[in-house]
Amino acid sequence: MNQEPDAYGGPLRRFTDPAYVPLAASLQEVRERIDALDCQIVALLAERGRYVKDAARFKRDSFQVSAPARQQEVFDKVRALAEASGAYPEVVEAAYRALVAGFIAREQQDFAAMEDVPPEESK
Ligand SMILES: C=C(O[C@@H]1C=C(C(=O)O)C=C[C@H]1O)C(=O)O
Repeated sequence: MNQEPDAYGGPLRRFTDPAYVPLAASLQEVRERIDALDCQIVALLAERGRYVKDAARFKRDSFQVSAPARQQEVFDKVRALAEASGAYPEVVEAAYRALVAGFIAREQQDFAAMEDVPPEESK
């Protein structure tokens, strides 16, 4: 029978590495820490999204919105950052691949709703 874990119970498993230092006293506390981090992550994603929207102002067409070389640069950069900071690189890269795909879809919509800057103003 499948049953959700008891968030308030004590540990049922332990790591065999003697150097492992537990971070929380209960699953409930773990989840509260995760919820607080999600709050910060979503706020940062909102800020990132505003910059992605602004990027559309500097682009000429749909290929430039997609900018595949820049995408690759971002994936390589976040993977390296993950490795350097102890995050799981494959998780970070997969998350960014999904995030950037979503941001590009929104940027494509924003781009389609924009108008060209007249040549005399785009110096
Ligand atoms: C923000 C840009 O537009 C798009 C979104 C990107 C992103 O979310 O990091 C990267 C490249 C583009 O696909 C950009 O060109 O820099």
